[in-house]
Amino acid sequence: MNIKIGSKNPTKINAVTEVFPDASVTAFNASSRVSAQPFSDEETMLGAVNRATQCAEAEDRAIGIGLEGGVMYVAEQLYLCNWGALVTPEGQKFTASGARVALPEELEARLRDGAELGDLMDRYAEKQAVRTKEGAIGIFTNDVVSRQEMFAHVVKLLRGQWEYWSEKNNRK
Ligand SMILES: O=P(O)(O)OP(=O)(O)OP(=O)(O)OC[C@H]1O[C@@H](n2cnc3c(O)ncnc32)[C@H](O)[C@@H]1O
Ligand SMILES: [Mg+2]
Repeated sequence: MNIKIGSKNPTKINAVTEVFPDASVTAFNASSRVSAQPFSDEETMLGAVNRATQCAEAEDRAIGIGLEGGVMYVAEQLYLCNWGALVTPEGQKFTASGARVALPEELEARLRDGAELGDLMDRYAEKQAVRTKEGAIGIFTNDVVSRQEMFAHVVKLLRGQWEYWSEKNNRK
């Protein structure tokens, strides 16, 4: 089975290989075609779908997967959110969202001014390349849940939905 993941971010690539250990996984720098910092569930999900669609269309018989991070409000509180999409070569689409954690007000103000969470996190946590390592979710959960683990859960939700659909339609 060939899978194309629409990002070169190692947390995303590793999440896919973890959940699809027998697949041949290649990484492709797909464009999310949304803002660098999505600001709603809708925009974040669209980024994941756009990446997955480009991957599914880029190569024959490859399953495309897109994973996207964003932020969104619940009432007055800004949260980190995550979305994933899996698109089959036939164009069947599955989506799922991942864990959310609240973001500090200090970061909210900077994000509203146009900064990207990935850039802010390095300064905030006094670390380097947080987005390719533990991620914001790792920082705010004291490393209890890493960005890879969070994305792996999203990929599991995608895999399960795809398998259920495939079995129902005898197309596996
Ligand atoms: O190369 P890509 O795949 O684009 O990887 P990315 O780290 O930029 O990830 P996203 O585009 O999916 O995330 C959108 C924005 O939110 C940031 N972000 C989202 N989740 C994050 C996390 O857990 N840790 C650090 N930054 C995160 C990210 O850096 C971007 O600014
Ligand atoms: Mg990005």
